[in-house]
Amino acid sequence: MDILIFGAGSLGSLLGGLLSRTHEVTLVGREPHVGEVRRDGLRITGVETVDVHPAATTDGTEVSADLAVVTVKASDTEEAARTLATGDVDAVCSLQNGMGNEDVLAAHLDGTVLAGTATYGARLAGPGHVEWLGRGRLTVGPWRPEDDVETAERVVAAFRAADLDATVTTDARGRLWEKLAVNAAINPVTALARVENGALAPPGELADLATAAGVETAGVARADGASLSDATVRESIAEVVHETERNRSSMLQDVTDSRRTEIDAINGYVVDRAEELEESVPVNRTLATLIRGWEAGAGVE
Ligand SMILES: NC(=O)C1=CN([C@@H]2O[C@H](COP(=O)(O)OP(=O)(O)OC[C@H]3O[C@@H](n4cnc5c(N)ncnc54)[C@H](OP(=O)(O)O)[C@@H]3O)[C@@H](O)[C@H]2O)C=CC1
Ligand SMILES: CC(C)(CO)C(=O)C(=O)O
Repeated sequence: MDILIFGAGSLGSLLGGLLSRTHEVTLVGREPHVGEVRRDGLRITGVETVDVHPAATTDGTEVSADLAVVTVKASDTEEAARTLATGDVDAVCSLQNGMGNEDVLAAHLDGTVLAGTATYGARLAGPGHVEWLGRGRLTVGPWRPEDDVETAERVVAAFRAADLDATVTTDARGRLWEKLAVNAAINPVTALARVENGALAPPGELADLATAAGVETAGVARADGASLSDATVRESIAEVVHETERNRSSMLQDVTDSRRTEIDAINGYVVDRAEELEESVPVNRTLATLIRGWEAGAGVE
């Protein structure tokens, strides 16, 4: 399969690098990472050490591919969609966190839109070098009624051929809500407390706070029509905390590096949707306010 990874930072470089063992992969990213990958290849260290040589470019315009995997931060999705629309991709699959990305992609692109979730852990350690922090799992499913499940099946088969742990879902919206609950729980709490995911293992006050945010999110998901129980969310949070105990969450990485976070697409989305559905989400509101307060104080764009 011809695969374009749009947003070759931490997650995109890891997955693109692993996929390039089996498929034709082009990374779309920034300098100096792209130049280093072109010169000396991409080095993955951590869970496994892998040296690969995918194609890499900073220019994502007018490209064609069987599949574009979108791994930019949520605030960059609109620009990614506009750029991809100048080319010719048969299908696009977001593996981003947060809600709203698939609708932005669908608004700009003609091909099949797939919604994905990823619990792989990755950190761009330097140009040409990504650290693989946690093995994780991918789920992929059609987003709208007109997006076919066969395309999701082909994509998952391609991921599996490259030894990635991937499954097809026919309930992509439900999986996104479940992942949103996990991120609403883990990301702001680890970012505010400056701790690795493992610090949220129960028992403990951080675990209780994170679980409260996740359970609130499950309530909003149900009001939105998703079938997501509190018990499922509690289990998912505990499982992800355990499986990624040495991870620094993506929001903690953003705060540490003084970058804008994805709070608007995660807890901010929960608060907005809760307002529309007349649900009460005080924990998500407080976490969103604190992270936004940090963003404003730190002057991040
Ligand atoms: N890292 C992780 O372990 C995990 C991340 N995720 C999710 O995956 C998504 C990506 O996260 P992560 O990999 O950490 O983020 P990164 O910021 O590391 O990677 C995104 C990369 O895309 C680049 N980019 C953005 N717009 C463009 C563009 N138009 N052209 C070329 N490059 C572009 C960014 O450059 P620049 O910064 O210069 O704009 C950055 O290098 C997020 O939604 C995150 O929540 C999900 C699970 C785990
Ligand atoms: C699964 C988790 C919490 C892994 O750290 C993640 O998605 C993130 O960091 O954004």
